[in-house]
Amino acid sequence: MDYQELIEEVYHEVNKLELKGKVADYIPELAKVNPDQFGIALVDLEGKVYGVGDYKTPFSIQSISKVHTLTMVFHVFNSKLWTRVNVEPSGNPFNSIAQLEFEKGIPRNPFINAGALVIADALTSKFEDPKTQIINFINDISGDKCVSINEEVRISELKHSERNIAMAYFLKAYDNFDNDVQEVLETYVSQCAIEMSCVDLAKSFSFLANDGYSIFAKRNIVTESNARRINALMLTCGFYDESGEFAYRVGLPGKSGVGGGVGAVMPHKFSVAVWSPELNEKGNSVKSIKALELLTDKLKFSLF
Ligand SMILES: NC(=O)CC[C@H](N)C(=O)O
Repeated sequence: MDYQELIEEVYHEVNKLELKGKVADYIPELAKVNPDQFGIALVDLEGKVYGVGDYKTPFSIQSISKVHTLTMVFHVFNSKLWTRVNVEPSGNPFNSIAQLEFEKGIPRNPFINAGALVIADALTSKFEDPKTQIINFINDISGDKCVSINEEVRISELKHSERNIAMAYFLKAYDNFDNDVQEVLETYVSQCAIEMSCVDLAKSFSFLANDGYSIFAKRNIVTESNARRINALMLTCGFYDESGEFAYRVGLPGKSGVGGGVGAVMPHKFSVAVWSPELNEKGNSVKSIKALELLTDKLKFSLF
């Protein structure tokens, strides 16, 4: 089946289901988005783009940026960072503090907030200006100057960061945080406030479908074996305490964000991004997950 036909069919079927959820409001600015928006973009390994709905509209990528920042420091992990962050599914909400105490300041994985804060800390140690480096990196792997920071979202989250600040101090208490908490938090919040469209997000995930090589940046972003590892982490941890269900229903490595986006890959075939702001109680987009479930159902293949 032609990819364009396929995603259009998925789009219309999901719309007919009239699925409902709730737009994230713990970051007040996110609550202002129009909840009815819905878009899908799929990018094949030649870079051909297929899109439907609001696929060109920029949205807040939030935690999807954790895949980009993890990639930026991944090479350090083999030697050092895996002593600071684990690679196990959390089975707990993305912002759980209890688990961090129980496990003595070593976050379960790099995609829950505690883990992503450790990654942001590592980026702060590595780069003089990590915020700019993150933007440059994502622009590079998308082949476009597509990244912007939504200042309202950034400031809104900064004002409501008590939980993440608490977590960062907690990590510090366990000697797992090297830099100034406020400085790292600013980097983390700014990566979460990045806005991109489904097209650009799918392009930025393309290297993960292509053994680590980005056709947009025209270079290897990570080694082939590290691309497989990042995909394994997305499959097991990308949807927090709903990762098992996502693997069961969709069967692709993917990452969600509370802006309602999901980026996913079918290795050696395509990368895909879906966006719809209404979330389920786990903080994952209701329509985006349904769309990906229908996509792999209709394709009759997934990772498995
Ligand atoms: N799951 C998410 O997308 C959470 C990201 C959000 N910026 C937070 O830290 O709470």
